[in-house]
Amino acid sequence: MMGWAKKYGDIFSVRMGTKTTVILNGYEAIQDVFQRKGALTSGRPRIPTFDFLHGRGILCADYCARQRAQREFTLKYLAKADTEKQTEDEIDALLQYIRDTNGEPFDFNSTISATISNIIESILFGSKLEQEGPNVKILVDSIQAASRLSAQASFQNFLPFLSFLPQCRNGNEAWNVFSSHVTRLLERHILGYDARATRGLVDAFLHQSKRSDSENSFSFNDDDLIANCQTLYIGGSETTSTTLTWGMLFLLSNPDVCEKINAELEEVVGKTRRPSLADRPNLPYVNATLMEIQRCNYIGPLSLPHKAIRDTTINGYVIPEGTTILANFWSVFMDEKNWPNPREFRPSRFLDEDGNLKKIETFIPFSLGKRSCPGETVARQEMFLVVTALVKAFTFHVPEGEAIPDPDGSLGLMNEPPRYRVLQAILISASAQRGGLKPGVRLIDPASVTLYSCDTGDIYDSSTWVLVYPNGTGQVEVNNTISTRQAGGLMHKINAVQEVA
Ligand code: HEM
Repeated sequence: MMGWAKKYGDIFSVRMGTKTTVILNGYEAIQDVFQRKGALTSGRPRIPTFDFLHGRGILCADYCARQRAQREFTLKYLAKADTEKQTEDEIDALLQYIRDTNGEPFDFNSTISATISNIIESILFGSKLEQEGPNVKILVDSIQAASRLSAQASFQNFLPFLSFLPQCRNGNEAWNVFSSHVTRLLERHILGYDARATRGLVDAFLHQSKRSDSENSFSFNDDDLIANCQTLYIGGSETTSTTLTWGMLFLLSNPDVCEKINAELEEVVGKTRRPSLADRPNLPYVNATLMEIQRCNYIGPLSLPHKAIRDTTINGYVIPEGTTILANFWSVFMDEKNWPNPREFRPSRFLDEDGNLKKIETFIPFSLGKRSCPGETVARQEMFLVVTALVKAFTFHVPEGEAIPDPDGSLGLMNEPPRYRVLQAILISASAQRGGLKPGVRLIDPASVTLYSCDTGDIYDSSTWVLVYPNGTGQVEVNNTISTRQAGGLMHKINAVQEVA
């Protein structure tokens, strides 16, 4: 696609099967077509992967009054949502899960997917306690299976006449399973509906749809409710968790970035508490890193297709009504003009000489115009809270003998990162280390570190402790959070402290 853009320019069309698709390359073309001409280009063509939504819901519905009303309502609700509260318990559970791994490797992708799925459930249905039970796990598993299977059949979105192939059928069946789980969850939730309480976005939808006054122009029936629940669950889970999986990969490969994040967090947040959204404006380097994570291996290179609602003219060419329009976001984020050495992971590109965050117009990971992502605020808040909590609490490594994978994505439903495992560094006593915890053990010179508890700030006697990265054996004696700080400023956070008697 990038080669074609060089050859044919920023806007060209290709024939995919029986249909003509216009491809937009570079910020200017996307801004012009999606934002300036948005009233004519914000339709949504059929997306075969999401046929199970029957063209309903904010994402799949064509651009019309019904879609706009539901989108506006969702945007307003999400703008006021208390993301901090909704993510708090899930982040606690994530940190505890990682502590409990006690230095054993775990699959980062599926761990973070479960956390993010649970957060979107809290946003939709309210308190997590309401949803406790086997349904939660089934839902997470089913969306992952559906994404995986339909990724293998993502070609059907460009060549819909191939939808009869077995890969497409498997993907579609997996989405049907996901869809029936959401419907069941929703039905259960509705049984507990109380007009006086708003447990989450679903209740807000229900209140609004039951209003019968003359000002209520909100078009919303049960099918819309189901479709929007499914849409928001899909839109809000795999996007964010895939971005975070790329993020951890970049942080593993760039320990200097982790050091700078740690230094900034220590200065602004201190040692003992977890970063909160109120800290966000004071953490330019953290914000720059999160933006660079989104830019450097953007998850949706071709985003979602738009459709011309009426005949329109783009760059002097007449685009007939019904034409599919795809934006090549990869071309925006890999544009040498705006991002020198674009494949290099460099958060400082988002900072000015004084270390302040720069506003860069061409940074558009949530798209532009009338179909831009309504989950942007929530997604950015979630990513901030999860990344800062993880980096503050742990030092991650890949297991001994496993290489950090190259940041090469594979294109399915999204630009998928390679799978990898991580483990947290753990601390053992020098005597335990002498006592045989050896394969893969790496030492920090005890004299050069200061150990302190992230919880209490207490300083520990470093001469008796060493830092190890592997899956150590031995007895867990204390299980609180301890950090080590090297003389040079390097920080290591350790959760499991092991001692052999
Ligand atoms: C890192 C996370 C995310 C990224 C990068 C992202 C990106 C995008 C992009 C590029 C679009 C397509 C815009 C277009 O058609 O021009 C989109 C649409 C959408 N996103 Fe997100 N998104 C993220 C998270 C979320 C979250 C957390 C939610 C829900 C809470 C969400 C809900 C939606 C919905 C409903 C749409 C369809 C909007 C419409 O058709 O009007 N997204 N997103």
